[in-house]
Amino acid sequence: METLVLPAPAKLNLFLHITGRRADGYHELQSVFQFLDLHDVLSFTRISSIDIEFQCSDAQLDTPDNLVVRAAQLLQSYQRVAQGVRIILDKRLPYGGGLGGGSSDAATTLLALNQLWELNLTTDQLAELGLQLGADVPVFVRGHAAFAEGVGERLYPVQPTSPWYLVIDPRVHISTAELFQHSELKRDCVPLARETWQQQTTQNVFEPLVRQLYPEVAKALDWLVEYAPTRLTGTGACLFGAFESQELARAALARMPAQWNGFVARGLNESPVCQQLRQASTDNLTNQD
Ligand SMILES: C[C@](O)(CO)[C@H](O)COP(=O)(O)OP(=O)(O)OC[C@H]1O[C@@H](n2ccc(N)nc2=O)[C@H](O)[C@@H]1O
Ligand SMILES: Nc1ncnc2c1ncn2[C@@H]1O[C@H](COP(=O)(O)OP(=O)(O)OP(=O)(O)O)[C@@H](O)[C@H]1O
Repeated sequence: METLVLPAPAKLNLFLHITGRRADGYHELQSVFQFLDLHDVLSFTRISSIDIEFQCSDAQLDTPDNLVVRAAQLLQSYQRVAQGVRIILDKRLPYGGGLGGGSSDAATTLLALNQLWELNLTTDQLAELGLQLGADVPVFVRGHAAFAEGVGERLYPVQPTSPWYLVIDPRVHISTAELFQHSELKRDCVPLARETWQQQTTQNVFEPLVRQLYPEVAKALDWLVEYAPTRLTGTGACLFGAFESQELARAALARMPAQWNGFVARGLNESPVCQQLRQASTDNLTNQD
């Protein structure tokens, strides 16, 4: 029985600016995405029926509307695929906190099924399909750290430094939709040139609002900034500090107040899922020789 086992990494928004608003109410963003070496794990097994069977280690996400199931259904109907799959999601990433885990699971599903079902769709086609599932899906499909524009669909590969991060999940739920609608949200950032942006002169425009509305997140930001340059990722509530070494990040984690959840992870400019798929196809070619 053929089974593919693949990771789905988390992402950070190294900064997040809003440069305008589209007619449909969606916001034009500028951001830089970088991956983390922390990931969910998905396994994909071909089955004899055309069903999409799904199982998740987290009972709350073990539902038919999981992004993984929606990604598989989308691909199945787009290509009129007469094959099925059993997918098992080992959920390790905190969700709903700006780490993009759901989008990453969806992207890994598109990439995996393209291979398992032998569909031969291009990366551009998969990224376009992924955008229907969420704004953050295309960057995970493409697999390079990227400067993003539009709602996150115009992506340009970049090579930011890869520090060690201490990521804190303050265990607070934040509504992305509510923040995007807030009257005090800064929506007039001057567009940055992607060739010359510098982390120091950027911000996450949601941070002042999140500080005001969610005091626990403000507390975590104030705590972490004593150790390292600190930012919110996405619309929060997760935040990250950039450290020069794993040891320094771990030392800060050891002092972190117990009410928060924290982890240390390395920034990655290549997604491990794309690396693994490339490796698998090279192995296949070698085996055919
Ligand atoms: C903030 C980011 O995480 C940055 O990476 C993403 O842009 C958010 O993307 P996402 O989680 O897929 O967000 P969605 O679930 O699509 O959006 C939730 C809601 O936020 C608002 N929204 C979202 C993205 C965007 N560029 N403009 C918006 O105005 C919309 O009202 C939308 O209904
Ligand atoms: N496979 C999945 N993993 C996580 N969440 C999922 C998944 N499928 C559906 N969801 C739903 O999507 C919501 C957002 O999850 P996700 O982890 O993608 O958001 P996030 O970390 O806030 O990322 P973003 O930066 O895209 O806002 C969850 O609260 C959950 O209800």
